Amino acid sequence: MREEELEVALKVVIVGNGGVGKSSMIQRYCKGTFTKDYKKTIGVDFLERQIEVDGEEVRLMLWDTAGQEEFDAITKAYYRGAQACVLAFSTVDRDSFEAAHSWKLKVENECGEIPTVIVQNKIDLIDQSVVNPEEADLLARALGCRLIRTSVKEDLNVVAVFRHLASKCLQELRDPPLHDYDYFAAAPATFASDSLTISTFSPSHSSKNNGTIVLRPHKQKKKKNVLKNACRIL
Ligand SMILES: Nc1nc2c(ncn2[C@@H]2O[C@H](COP(=O)(O)OP(=O)(O)OP(=O)(O)O)[C@@H](O)[C@H]2O)c(=O)[nH]1
Repeated sequence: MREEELEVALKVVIVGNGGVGKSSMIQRYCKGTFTKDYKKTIGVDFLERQIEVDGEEVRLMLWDTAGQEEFDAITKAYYRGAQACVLAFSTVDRDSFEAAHSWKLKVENECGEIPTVIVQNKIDLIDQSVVNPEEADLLARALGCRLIRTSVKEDLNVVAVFRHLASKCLQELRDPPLHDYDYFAAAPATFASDSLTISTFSPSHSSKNNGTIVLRPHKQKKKKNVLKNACRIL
């Protein structure tokens, strides 16, 4: 089989408190739509989108999980096999910000350390913000993740979230990371560079910056077996 016939498929879970905009983000990214109505997710939902990253076709399977605690038992079963994670909180919901650590742990318990982006959503409501920019930066640093500020409503930086994760996963597939212990000991600079913040206010990461994403009709291709133990639950 030729290299160009291979396709990478990545399972991505979206976690965070209820109402922070997880479903909206996936709908925006996969369907290009946004609705003001709030319909809480029951259990899990699933959408996918195919993109091109670093010359590679990548199929992102996006698992939208319920943020309400009552669904915890159901949703965590769906974390298994995920290769990347979006951890979202809302600019106008302090509890959602404070819950970020525990969401990170819940995912880690099922998946181990996987590439994760912290998303501060609803940045369009910045004038009503209950989270200081410095606090958000500190959180990202503490969790060792990149922070991306988004507005799903205004379609700001949503593309950057998934592009960053896909790129990070591809990089890890090509060049698997060292064990955590070695990672800290050998390459602290690498770790620090991943904690960079992509801000809505940065002109180089605006929503106009999505020209390189290519949507393609589904083709029958043999998938690279990069899913490890992903999607067995399907
Ligand atoms: N102003 C603003 N509202 C947003 C944004 N993103 C989502 N919303 C709104 O926030 C509400 C909750 O969005 P959802 O996407 O349903 O939230 P969720 O995190 O999936 O919630 P659960 O399903 O309960 O986990 C909806 O009314 C959305 O329209 C945003 O960027 N800005």
